[in-house]
Amino acid sequence: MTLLQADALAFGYPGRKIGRDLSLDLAAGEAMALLGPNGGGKTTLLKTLLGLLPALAGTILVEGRPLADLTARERARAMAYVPQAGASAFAFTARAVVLMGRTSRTGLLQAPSRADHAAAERALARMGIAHLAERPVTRLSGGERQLVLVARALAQEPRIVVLDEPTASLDFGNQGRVMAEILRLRADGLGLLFTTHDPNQAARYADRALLLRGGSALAAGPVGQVLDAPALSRLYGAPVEEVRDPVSGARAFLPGG
Ligand SMILES: Nc1ncnc2c1ncn2[C@@H]1O[C@H](COP(=O)(O)OP(=O)(O)OP(=O)(O)O)[C@@H](O)[C@H]1O
Repeated sequence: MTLLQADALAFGYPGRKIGRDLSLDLAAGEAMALLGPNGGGKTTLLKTLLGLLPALAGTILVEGRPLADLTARERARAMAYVPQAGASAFAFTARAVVLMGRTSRTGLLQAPSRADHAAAERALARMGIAHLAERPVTRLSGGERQLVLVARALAQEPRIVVLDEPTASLDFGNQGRVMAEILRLRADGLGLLFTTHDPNQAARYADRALLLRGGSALAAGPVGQVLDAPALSRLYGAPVEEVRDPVSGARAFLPGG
């Protein structure tokens, strides 16, 4: 089942078109990686797909319905967003931030139910941050804040999760924890769309990749077909080397070369 579909999409900011003629679709139980150079338009595209920025042209369907027809609450039930973890201005506790993931189900002025609290606790535990629950997010490290944002998305219980560089500030162990969670959500039938600067992460955890440069798709398709050294060199405008383990056949990409 197609969860998210964009056709002939143009996206950008008032007076500044960043991308054009972009089409993509995301199925239930599928993970798609969005790769591209800095400033290539990845975040702008994600925000447009989420309805946070208006599309400049084209159509976006969420579970077959035009995005523009969905209420804010319907959007929030369908799609969760894990933005890049910046500094937080408000000293909410980690638990309170994760509970905010439930507002599309409870309503802003309603007290969270027992089920909402249980969902928040489950999400904190899944990300291994139950011990941080009472800490203000202003006093967490960038990586810890990132885990809180992933937990907030899990608590939301959406059908689609959109993640902007979900592992950018995470240590090696937590990178594995977040990516394992992504695989679990995919196995649960959710659709996952994430940006990454690491082609190895895309190759390992995504089914399909979209290579975005200058707002246009250079290539899109199954990771085994789309990700190779020539395509990545073209994408980044820099040499990329592909190495292969002679025994296992596993491949890895290295910058430079
Ligand atoms: N609010 C804004 N108004 C106008 N232009 C913007 C705005 N935000 C970003 N841009 C521009 O849009 C272009 C695409 O930016 P975007 O953040 O989507 O790229 P990205 O691929 O996510 O980059 P990175 O990998 O560095 O995070 C850039 O040229 C950027 O300067």
